[in-house]
This record gives sequence, C-alpha cells and structure tokens, in this order.
Amino acid sequence: MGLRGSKQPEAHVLLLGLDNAGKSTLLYKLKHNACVSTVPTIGFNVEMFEQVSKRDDMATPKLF
Ligand SMILES: Nc1nc2c(ncn2[C@@H]2O[C@H](COP(=O)(O)OP(=O)(O)OP(=O)(O)O)[C@@H](O)[C@H]2O)c(=O)[nH]1
Ligand SMILES: [Mg+2]
Repeated sequence: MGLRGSKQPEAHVLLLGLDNAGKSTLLYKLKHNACVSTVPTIGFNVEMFEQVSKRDDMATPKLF
C-alpha cells in the first residue's frame, strides 16, 4: 500500500443518521463540492469517490 504503481486501497463508508439529519446534503457536498437541494431519500443513496480529498482540503469544510 502506498508504493508507486500499487493499487489504491478501497474503503466502504456507511453514513447513518436520523431522518432529515443532512446525510444526503453531506454526501453531495463531498461528491460535487456543491450545496444541492434534497428531498427525503427513499431507500438509500450510493456514490463512488475516485480519490479521497487531501487532508488540507478537509481542514475547514464549509457546507453553507
Ligand atoms: N442549517 C443546516 N441545514 C442543513 C444542513 N445539512 C442539511 N441541511 C438541511 O436539512 C434538510 C435535510 O437534509 P437532507 O440532506 O435531505 O437530510 P437526510 O438526512 O438525507 O434526510 P433523509 O433522506 O430524509 O433521511 C435539507 O433542507 C437541508 O438543506 C446543515 O449543515 N445546516
Ligand atoms: Mg437523504
């Protein structure tokens, strides 16, 4: 892991919370770096991320 040419490690992340807690908003903010209008999710949302943001990018997250 971490060696040049080696495969990036994969992670599966489960985001849980109460109804209307902001799960979808957070998911799409992280995915698209944009604040999107949401409707209550029926079932669940699945998104794939190609690369995790660098630590510095996440140091001061601004959702709104
Ligand atoms: N003030 C404030 N409102 C937020 C924040 N995050 C989300 N919201 C609002 O909360 C409401 C619900 O957000 P969602 O992301 O749809 O919540 P959810 O957890 O996915 O809801 P369900 O899919 O019904 O479980 C929306 O009106 C958002 O705009 C936040 O950090 N601050
Ligand atoms: Mg939702």
